[in-house]
Amino acid sequence: MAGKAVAAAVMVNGSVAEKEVLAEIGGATNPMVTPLLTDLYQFTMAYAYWKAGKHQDRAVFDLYFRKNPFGGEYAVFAGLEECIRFVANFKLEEEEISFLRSIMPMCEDGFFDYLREVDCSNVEVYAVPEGSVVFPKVPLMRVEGPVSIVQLLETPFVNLVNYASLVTTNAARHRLVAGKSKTLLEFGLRRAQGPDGGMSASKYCYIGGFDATSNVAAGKLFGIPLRGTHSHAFVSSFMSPDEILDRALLSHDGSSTCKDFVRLVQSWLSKLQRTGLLRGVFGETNQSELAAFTSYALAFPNDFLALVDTYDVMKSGIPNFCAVALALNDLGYKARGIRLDSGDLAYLSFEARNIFHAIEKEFNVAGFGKMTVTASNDLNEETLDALNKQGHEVDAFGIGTNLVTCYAQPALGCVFKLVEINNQPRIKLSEDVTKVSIPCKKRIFRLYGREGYALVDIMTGENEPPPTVGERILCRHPFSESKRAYVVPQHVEELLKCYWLGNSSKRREELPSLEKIRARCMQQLEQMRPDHMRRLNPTPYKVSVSGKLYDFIHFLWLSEAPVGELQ
Ligand SMILES: Nc1ncnc2c1ncn2[C@@H]1O[C@H](COP(=O)(O)OP(=O)(O)OP(=O)(O)O)[C@@H](O)[C@H]1O
Ligand SMILES: O=P(O)(O)OC[C@H]1O[C@H](OP(=O)(O)OP(=O)(O)O)[C@H](O)[C@@H]1O
Ligand SMILES: O=C(O)c1cccnc1
Ligand SMILES: [Mg+2]
Repeated sequence: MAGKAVAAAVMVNGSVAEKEVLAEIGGATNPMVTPLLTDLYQFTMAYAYWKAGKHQDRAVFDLYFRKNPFGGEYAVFAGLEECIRFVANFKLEEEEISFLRSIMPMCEDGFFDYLREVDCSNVEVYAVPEGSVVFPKVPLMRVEGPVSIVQLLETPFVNLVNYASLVTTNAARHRLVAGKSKTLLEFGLRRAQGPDGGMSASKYCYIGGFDATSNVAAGKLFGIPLRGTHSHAFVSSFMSPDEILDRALLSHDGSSTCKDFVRLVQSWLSKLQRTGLLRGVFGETNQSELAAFTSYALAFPNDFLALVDTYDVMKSGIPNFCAVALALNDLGYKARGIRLDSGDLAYLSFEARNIFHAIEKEFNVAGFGKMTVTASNDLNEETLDALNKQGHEVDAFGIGTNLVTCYAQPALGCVFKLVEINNQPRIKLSEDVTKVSIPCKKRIFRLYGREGYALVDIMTGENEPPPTVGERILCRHPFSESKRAYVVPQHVEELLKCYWLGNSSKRREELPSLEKIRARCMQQLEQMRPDHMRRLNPTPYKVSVSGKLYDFIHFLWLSEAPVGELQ
């Protein structure tokens, strides 16, 4: 297989300087990702290319999206690693070829012999680093190689990038609204679009800035931190404290054993009901809930966290939680906190915090006021924003449905367009100017200004001199003649880097770890000017082409567009 044990000799000044062994590229994360995971027309076109003797023509395709998602002015690019795993292992199995033969009986045998030899050893993939902030029209990936093979990559590449980038962007947007100090937990597995949707959501939400997932398989496969609380079912499954048979709890330091933890909890509950500050606040609480919390604490004395809204947050959940937490405190344990899953999350978080502070003061329990408040229940960007505006005391948000299904926008709309064949630039015209493709094999640069923020992305022809620091360069809107600006960059970043070179010996980028991709995403979000990132009426980021490329696009446009005739 093309991708196995790629050992590349690095060429320095034309001579082989050292032998560098790049890490082996594993197979696709999802075994369903095979060369057949493509649209039928990719194979029928491959046959027609082959029949025309064009299949080896050298093609260049750009993968890009046309419009920013979620009403914003940016997206985050993700899915690259899976694309590279796919090309590195691209090979049709004999049984796949038999299947193709059965569905395409009109094709000559020679075509299937050709398919048997096909791999990506002659393909090159250039891409923006995964986790980068990206903008419409700018190629996220440039794929070069024999036209019939690169065409076969279209559907899987677009599939692997679309949802990955969309959900990473969604996660990044939630992170930006929540702020850096909050813990974000991805709770979406049950609501995700199938198992791949669930696994991908966990991976890409982590890249987009979530701290942890509840998805155990994602924790195992990707090493993402796992977090969780308990459900209402756990609380309502208990009927009374009498159900708890093993009531003993060893103290935190192991020096003593509390023989009846249930009684200790109950004595704390009565104390809370009688105590000055809290008198009148706490009355009778639900005893089955108390039993559930007590049992949970007996199972996890170091990690006690309770879902407090099964019966009544203020009248039952919070006092029951506090009684258990104070009993744990007597034995040297520190409870973690509560989860709120219904009601007015701002109000309830304030009320809970006030009670925790009051208890800290009343019983002199250091740290009780800082107990973690986790909130969940149909959260999304809007509710996080509303909570911020109202003020709240939530430390962690658990978010599922709206995050992983990308409820606010279900698809990103990436496309894969031919921009050059056999060194001849190609263009796709459309009545809709946003759908006209930008021809040529291009280089992409991000130009940074004096304040360190990115100012503009510029696409140039491959052989144009690159923009240089301190030198004025004209940046033109690709289609709007009057929109142009001179930019003097303080820093220039070339965006497209080589991630797959087939069997060429030139250097390619190592695939970064998940942690590095996540760090890249966080750092990129910080490098953007805040007005591009705000939720309401964000400023569009400028995407431009060089003067030379502008002229060429319009020359090709005119030469390809038929002239109409009026009668
Ligand atoms: N302070 C708040 N400001 C804005 N939205 C909030 C606030 N608190 C909660 N929400 C959101 O309001 C919605 C409330 O949902 P819903 O009307 O289903 O009530 P609920 O609290 O879930 O009721 P139930 O007790 O039936 O579960 C959720 O989407 C939640 O995220
Ligand atoms: O962002 P979300 O989609 O709300 O995901 C998280 C929710 O999932 C769980 O309950 P579930 O929704 O299964 O049941 P519930 O609504 O009755 O709590 C949990 O209690 C959260 O509320
Ligand atoms: O651990 C949790 O609290 C959790 C996990 C998944 C969905 N809702 C909540
Ligand atoms: Mg729910």
